[in-house]
Amino acid sequence: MQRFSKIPATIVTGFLGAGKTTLIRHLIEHAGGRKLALLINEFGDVGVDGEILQNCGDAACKPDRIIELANGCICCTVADDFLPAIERLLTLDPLPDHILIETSGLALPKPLVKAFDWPAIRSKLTVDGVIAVVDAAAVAAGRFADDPEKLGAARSADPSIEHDNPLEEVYEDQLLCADLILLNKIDLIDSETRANIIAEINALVPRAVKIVPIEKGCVEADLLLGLDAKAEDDLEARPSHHDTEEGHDHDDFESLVIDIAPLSAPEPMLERLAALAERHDVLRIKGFLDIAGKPMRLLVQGVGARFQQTFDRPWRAGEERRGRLVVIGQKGLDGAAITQALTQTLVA
Ligand SMILES: Nc1nc2c(ncn2[C@@H]2O[C@H](COP(=O)(O)OP(=O)(O)OP(=O)(O)O)[C@@H](O)[C@H]2O)c(=O)[nH]1
Repeated sequence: MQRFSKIPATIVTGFLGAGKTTLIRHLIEHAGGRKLALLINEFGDVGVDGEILQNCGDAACKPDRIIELANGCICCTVADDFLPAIERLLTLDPLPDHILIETSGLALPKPLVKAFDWPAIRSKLTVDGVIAVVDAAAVAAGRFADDPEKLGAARSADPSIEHDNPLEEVYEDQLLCADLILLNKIDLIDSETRANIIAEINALVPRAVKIVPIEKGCVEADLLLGLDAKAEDDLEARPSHHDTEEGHDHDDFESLVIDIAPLSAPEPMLERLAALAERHDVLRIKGFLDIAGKPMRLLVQGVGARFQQTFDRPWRAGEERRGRLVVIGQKGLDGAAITQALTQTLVA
């Protein structure tokens, strides 16, 4: 089918575990008749987000309209991964009314917005808006703030250093590129903290950007879609810590995937995961566990030391019952110790 207007695309950014997938799931379930297509990018290669979204089984976004780019950050592989994926979505029949792009939690959104200025994309698509999802609890816990002691030490070695905290840079880049900011997980903070975070974000972001406090991604599709920001025409208004760099790599972060043997019960493993996340300052753990005797697989989600689990769907006939977790942390993560702790003694 030929289409004369550009297809709008919304980029959903936000740090690891902020609630991007939760938001998109809610959006798919309340799409208001829109035919959506989805591009999902994850840092670890277990492909949890794609699985969750493919299983929400909603007519607004059937599995064949979802493309998953796991194990990397699309901001770094725009030409190799992002463009071909977008081109595939443009062959769908019927064409999508709106494309949603969930970036990995470590991705910088600006390189992606820039890609929409490339002639091959520009003629067919426009960035309707960049939406940044913020984990209010993580901000309140100081997750993205510079450590003044470490910064002082680094600055005395190199006075040109502005930050010692790569998390802060990623977090701020995501906010600085946004057309709309969703302050998610407000159930985990009080109203005073909420007001403080909103004031901090307003002080950081130079242009007027709406900040909407939400819980569990619940927000109306009409508020998110149709912003008509044309962000690709407006790159100068979106400063980035990485504006002067050629590329951006993710050497500051590491991930590992650990196979977990079947468990007789989930609780001891969940306790162990929370303790490990605390001890090793893990940013994100997610994946699936095989609980012996249970027909359903257990979806495990950890953000910092906060864990949630749910039996999300039955293991399929012919599907290997395989427990696997992806663990993401900053550079220097002790993968050997974490792997050993998770593969020891807990087998059924
Ligand atoms: N308490 C609380 N938990 C939430 C909220 N929104 C999401 N979560 C939980 O936070 C965890 C991470 O949510 P996701 O939606 O997977 O986050 P994400 O940003 O997609 O994560 P990555 O793709 O790994 O970066 C899950 O356990 C969610 O259930 C919220 O408003 N409140």
